[in-house]
Amino acid sequence: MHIIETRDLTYSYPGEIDALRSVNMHIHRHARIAVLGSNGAGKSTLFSHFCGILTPTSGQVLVHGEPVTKKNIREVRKTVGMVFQNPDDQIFSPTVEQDVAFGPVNLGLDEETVTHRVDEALRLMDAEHLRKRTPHKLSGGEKKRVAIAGVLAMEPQVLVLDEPSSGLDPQGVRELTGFLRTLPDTYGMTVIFSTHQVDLVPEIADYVYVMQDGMIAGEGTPDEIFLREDLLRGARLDVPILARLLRSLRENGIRIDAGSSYHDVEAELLRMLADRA
Ligand SMILES: Nc1ncnc2c1ncn2[C@@H]1O[C@H](COP(=O)(O)OP(=O)(O)OP(=O)(O)O)[C@@H](O)[C@H]1O
Repeated sequence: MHIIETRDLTYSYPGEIDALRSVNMHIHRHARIAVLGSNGAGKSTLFSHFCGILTPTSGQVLVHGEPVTKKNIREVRKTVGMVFQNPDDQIFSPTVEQDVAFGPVNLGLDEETVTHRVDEALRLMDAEHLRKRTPHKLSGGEKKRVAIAGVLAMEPQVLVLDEPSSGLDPQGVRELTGFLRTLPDTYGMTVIFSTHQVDLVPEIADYVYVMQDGMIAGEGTPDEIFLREDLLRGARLDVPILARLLRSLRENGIRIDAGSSYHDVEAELLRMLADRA
């Protein structure tokens, strides 16, 4: 069974704005999924359906094989945690630690468990030093860390992140990338994220959906997707720099049998150079 599935998911905002058109997705447990697409392609609208913020105009969203309905929405929101694109949409308590505690308290957890979850989430997001601060006075990147911590503290089975790297400094992006990559193995989570930073995709994702005009224009592994130039151009996406390098080497007769993540390519290049030396 898929942890999240959409069947012909279609959504129109008032004013006949067709944001999603017959979207079909099958997301396995423990997968790391990237959803790519240009501005307005429908990524945020799609994510809002995963946790029942929006209700389909037609079609279905299934979580653990069950269609999302008003009746099971509480369970669905326990299962699927959403980090919004704009942290101001989800941070509102007087202090950071109260904010991160908000979800676990709402889940009805006892005080000791809440404290433990808050400590752990702040530690994972390297935000312990911010715990007494006022959230709305934090920098953009600090707010982002706090927003992610708030969702982690609820320990959802699926973590959905809309543009998680926006606002983070380069070190913050590296830390987040490493962290998201390990979530399925370390915490048994499934990770779904959107990004405009295509270089991050091979580092985090094992499967990619490309959206265009509210539809799924293509899907596959990062290696498959980043070879499809027409698909990328149509969706106004860049090719990751490493995929470009691999293509150029291939066109010049040098085949590198590696995945498209930085570490795979680096290891294979070093091995080839060592063989030549
Ligand atoms: N609240 C809303 N009311 C009306 N139309 C909306 C609303 N939110 C989004 N839309 C429209 O729905 C379409 C999909 O928007 P969505 O925000 O899902 O795209 P996105 O892929 O997340 O874009 P971005 O990369 O800019 O975040 C766009 O045409 C957008 O203008």
